[in-house]
Amino acid sequence: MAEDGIRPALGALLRHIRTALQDDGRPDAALEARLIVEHFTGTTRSDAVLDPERAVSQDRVDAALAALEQRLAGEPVHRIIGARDFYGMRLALSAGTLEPRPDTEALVDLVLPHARAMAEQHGACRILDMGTGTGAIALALLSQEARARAVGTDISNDALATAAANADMTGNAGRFLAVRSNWFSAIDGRFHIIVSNPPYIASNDIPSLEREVRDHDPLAALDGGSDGLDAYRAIAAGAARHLEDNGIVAVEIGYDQSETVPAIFKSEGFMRAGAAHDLGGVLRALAFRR
Ligand SMILES: C[S@@+](CC[C@H](N)C(=O)[O-])C[C@H]1O[C@@H](n2cnc3c(N)ncnc32)[C@H](O)[C@@H]1O
Repeated sequence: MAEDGIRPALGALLRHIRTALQDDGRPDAALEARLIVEHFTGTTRSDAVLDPERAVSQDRVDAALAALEQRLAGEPVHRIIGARDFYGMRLALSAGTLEPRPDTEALVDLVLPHARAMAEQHGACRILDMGTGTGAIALALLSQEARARAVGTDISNDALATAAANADMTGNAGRFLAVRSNWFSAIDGRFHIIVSNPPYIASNDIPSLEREVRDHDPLAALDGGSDGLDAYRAIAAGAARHLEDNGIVAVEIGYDQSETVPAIFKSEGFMRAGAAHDLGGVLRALAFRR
């Protein structure tokens, strides 16, 4: 028995953590318990199913229980384990990166057919991912289209270092370049695809965000200025100068931006070229071309 009475076996540890999270009213208790236990014991889901009696060393039990305490104190589970899955890849997080969200996979789904078509037509596809964070969008596209190459930009050096590490970890380092740039300030040349999930929360709305977002995702990843639209204006204003003929620019949008964002791109001479909804049925991603 461990000091606190938990049997040091995989199944017992998992049950203990799941029950504690359930008792605390966490709706995703089972999933979160699994993520914590797998991370801190170095096991997989099938280990827990097929070998629940597998012994777990005391230091690993202690690490998992410490993570449970952090979770009960309100820290998001992916911040605790320092990683989040996106488009089938496991990506490292750091203080300067947003946690990539499943909703953003809709933007990847929207852009991927264009990336494949460009690669088919030109033998290559150059992608610019603006505000790359963990590198999630660019790396997802690179993982799906072997002829694509991507530049990922960010204003945060910490995010760029994490994106570069993720490119390495996912086997895409040779096709991914991390560049510090304030939107287009350090960008030369033209791309077949410009893609971005920019900060799009209005500054005044930040204090009313859920605590787990407000206190753990970096402000630079959230704050879109007084009306939440500053980044779209910057991206729409510079995109034409950096797009190849027939190129597209595609962006994630907030739930209430389905009219304002197209109006910004229209004012810069773009027309709508595609849209995608997230898992909740909300219009989440828009593509434009000239
Ligand atoms: C909503 S996060 C998206 C991160 C990542 N692309 C994703 O989808 O998970 C927005 C990103 O834009 C970056 N950013 C904020 N202001 C910027 C600017 N002026 N120029 C470039 N990137 C910026 C933030 O640091 C952050 O990484």
